[in-house]
Amino acid sequence: MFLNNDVTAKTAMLERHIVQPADPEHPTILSTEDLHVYYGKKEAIAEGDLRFASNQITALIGPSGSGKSTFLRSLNRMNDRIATVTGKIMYRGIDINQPDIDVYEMRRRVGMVFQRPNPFAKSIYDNIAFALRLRGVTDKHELDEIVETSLKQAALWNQVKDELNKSALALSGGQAQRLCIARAIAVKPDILLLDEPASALDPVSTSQLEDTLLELKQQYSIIIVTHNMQQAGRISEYTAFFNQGRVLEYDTTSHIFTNPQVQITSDYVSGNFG
Ligand SMILES: Nc1ncnc2c1ncn2[C@@H]1O[C@H](COP(=O)(O)OP(=O)(O)OP(=O)(O)O)[C@@H](O)[C@H]1O
Repeated sequence: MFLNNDVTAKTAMLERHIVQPADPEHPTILSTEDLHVYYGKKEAIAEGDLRFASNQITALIGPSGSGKSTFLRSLNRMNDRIATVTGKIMYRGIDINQPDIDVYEMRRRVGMVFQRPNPFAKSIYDNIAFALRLRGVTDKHELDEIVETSLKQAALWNQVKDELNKSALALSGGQAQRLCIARAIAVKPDILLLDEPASALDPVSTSQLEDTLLELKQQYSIIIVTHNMQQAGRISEYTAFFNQGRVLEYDTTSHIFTNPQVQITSDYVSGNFG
């Protein structure tokens, strides 16, 4: 069983400990309920109950070690082998934290881009075509089309269209990260999880990446971990502030930045933390 396409379906059941957002124009596409993550006996995430809005960008912020990456990686079961994750992760009405979920298919829908660009040692074209071929797409015309569309969506097409056979390892950091985004979107996900995707990039590449994400949210729901407060402010509609494995505050980004309810959030976003 996997999955229905009604974004609003069954979200009504998630009444307990609901944290932002509740925006009828951007219904919840993903939510966590009573989520706990343990590394051995150590609890890294406690009671992470969040809703994520469709076609919006949600930033996860907080000090180092507060659990942002652990939380993010749990959302598409990247922690399965290294941690114990309990609680529900509801995606379009299905708890994807259940053992019988097809994790491979789920990760197609809930894609991830990592901190360091990690293109395969293959051509630019094959970086994208690889996963498609694995999924049975073998028609050259169809592959060409998806490669082009994905690179266009990731704002990389114009720079690489004449050198698709060149090794992806020759790309700059910013280009390589956008190739990783193209690779993630080629398999038509719903949700993109990004773990500090700009931390290895220079300001120009960072700005281009941010523009790309703002374009992509028309089609995808985006959750991004960032240490860069200006970046969270520039691109996200919602921000969740993590501290010591808990979500202390979750609200619209403008609210978190201009009128935080918790002192520690205020200290963090104004750079006075610690
Ligand atoms: N693989 C692991 N094994 C054991 N403990 C881990 C592992 N990964 C993370 N932790 C611990 O879990 C806690 C949360 O770490 P996590 O990386 O999720 O925080 P973070 O907020 O993303 O930090 P940063 O901003 O530095 O990336 C930390 O105490 C960290 O040491």
